[in-house]
Amino acid sequence: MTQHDTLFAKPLPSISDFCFDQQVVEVFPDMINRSVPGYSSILQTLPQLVSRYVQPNSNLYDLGCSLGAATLAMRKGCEQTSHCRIIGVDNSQPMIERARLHLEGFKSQIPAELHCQDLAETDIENASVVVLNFTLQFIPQEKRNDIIQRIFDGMNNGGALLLAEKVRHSDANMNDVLVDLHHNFKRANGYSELEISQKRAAIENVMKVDTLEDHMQRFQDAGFRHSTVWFQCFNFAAMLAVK
Ligand SMILES: C[S@@+](CC[C@H](N)C(=O)[O-])C[C@H]1O[C@@H](n2cnc3c(N)ncnc32)[C@H](O)[C@@H]1O
Ligand SMILES: O=C(O)C(=O)C[C@]1(C(=O)O)C=C[C@@H](O)C=C1
Repeated sequence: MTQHDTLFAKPLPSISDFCFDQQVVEVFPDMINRSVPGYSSILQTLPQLVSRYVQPNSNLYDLGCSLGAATLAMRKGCEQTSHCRIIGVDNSQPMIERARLHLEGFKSQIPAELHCQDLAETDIENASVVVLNFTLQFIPQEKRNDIIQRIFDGMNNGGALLLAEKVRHSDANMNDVLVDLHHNFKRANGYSELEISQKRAAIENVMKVDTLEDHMQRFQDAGFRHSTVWFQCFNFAAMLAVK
């Protein structure tokens, strides 16, 4: 059973930068479901998109896999494809340890390996599908172009990158509307004003968000032939780029 997220419920004497430590692992499924509008819709749709782009004898990567929710959804999407392998990567040791226990609970013919590693150092090769589900936003902005380029270089022609992110609207006025809608979503899910403001302070230095235009430009610069936003709820968007 996942615990209820109360990490920011009491006034904290000082707010440290948010990180994916043991405390976060314990509440993670509850935290992400109550914080990210559309998270469950994105996971529900992943198998369809994966089955459309997966290639036989190829690798599928889940970069920043946390507890493996997207890994499991990807596995559903490649059940009919021969000789695929899923590689989940996360640089948080407590996340990977819990993900291993979590994945052991699900039987499948598709091998899934988990590695505790910085995704910037992960070799991407023979990839048909690469998923970055709410992970690129935690990578320093100056490193993002190189990461997307390395993913593109390791992908097979016809392969797909599935990127979901919190985004910033380029029009500040419209951005305020989307941020307010997101905060109302958090309130409706039981987060207090204190929890919302302390969480915002904890993520502001470590989670810098790009605009959709930044993401689309980055895909184009890397060489992707096609790209689109396939889902958006407030300031959270899921994108698809095809090589
Ligand atoms: C919001 S969570 C991802 C959620 C997950 N993909 C899902 O769908 O449930 C972000 C994850 O990225 C991981 N992460 C952040 N920076 C990373 C890096 N440089 N290399 C690998 N993993 C990273 C964090 O440890 C965290 O588990
Ligand atoms: O933007 C926020 O308020 C969030 O809490 C977002 C967010 C995310 O997008 O990953 C940040 C950290 C947690 O992993 C869960 C949700």
